[in-house]
Amino acid sequence: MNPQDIPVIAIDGPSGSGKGTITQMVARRLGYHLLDSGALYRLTALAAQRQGIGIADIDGLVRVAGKLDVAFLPTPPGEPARVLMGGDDVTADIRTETCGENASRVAAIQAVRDALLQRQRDFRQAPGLVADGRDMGTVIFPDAPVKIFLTASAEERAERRYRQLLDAGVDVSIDALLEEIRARDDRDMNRASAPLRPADDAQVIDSTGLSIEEVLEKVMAAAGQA
Ligand SMILES: Nc1ncnc2c1ncn2[C@@H]1O[C@H](COP(=O)(O)OP(=O)(O)O)[C@@H](O)[C@H]1O
Ligand SMILES: Nc1ccn([C@H]2C[C@H](O)[C@@H](COP(=O)(O)OP(=O)(O)O)O2)c(=O)n1
Repeated sequence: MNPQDIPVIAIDGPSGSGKGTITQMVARRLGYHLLDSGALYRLTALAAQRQGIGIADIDGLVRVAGKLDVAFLPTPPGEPARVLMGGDDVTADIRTETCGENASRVAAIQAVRDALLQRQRDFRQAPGLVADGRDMGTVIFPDAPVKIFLTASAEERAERRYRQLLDAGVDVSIDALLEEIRARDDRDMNRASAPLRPADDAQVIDSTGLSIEEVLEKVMAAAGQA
């Protein structure tokens, strides 16, 4: 099958809008593959940090991104995929707020994005792909037949993160989280390379005040799978 004939559902949006949760549920319902593109930027940031490569060392970062040795292992429904880097389980390490912040900085570098481009397109395999990120519909899969831009107010996204971190036993201030979310939105939306924005042909879904089930039904309907 030609890669262009394999359906892609692109789900883009800001941090905490529910992309990861919804992507997993849609992939499971349809029996599609899943691409968590943010994990690739998080892994690049983590590997660089572990190798002592700073944000100014663009050649070093590109080398790290090009050589990522990563495996995504399936987990029971509702649990995030297990992520192995060089055989080490880094599932928890890549989910910290610091790693998200570092990923956002690394992701602003065009040469790093270029180094990860083909690896992302290679996830397009039969019977289909649900892809979660910032530029799935605009840059990586511009021909995706279904593009969703999932958003929610910054306050609600901070509240969701707060609960998620509390559940994981991490005590944080909600005000600090809101500030971090705003700073990350600002960087992701205003960078020169592949800024976060809805594709012209994306369907925008605002999940503020909606339950996960309600959002899932809206996304399935938008994908023509209701
Ligand atoms: N519609 C929703 N209502 C309430 N909580 C939600 C909703 N969507 C997602 N969440 C919760 O918000 C947190 C962040 O969701 P996640 O899917 O990781 O977002 P993203 O991938 O966009 O950063 C998770 O704890 C998730 O369970
Ligand atoms: N396709 C993508 C995915 C993520 N990024 C960058 C920007 C984000 O702030 C970081 C982390 O992304 P990730 O989706 O894992 O973060 P959230 O779960 O939404 O908080 O990576 C990107 O530039 N392009």
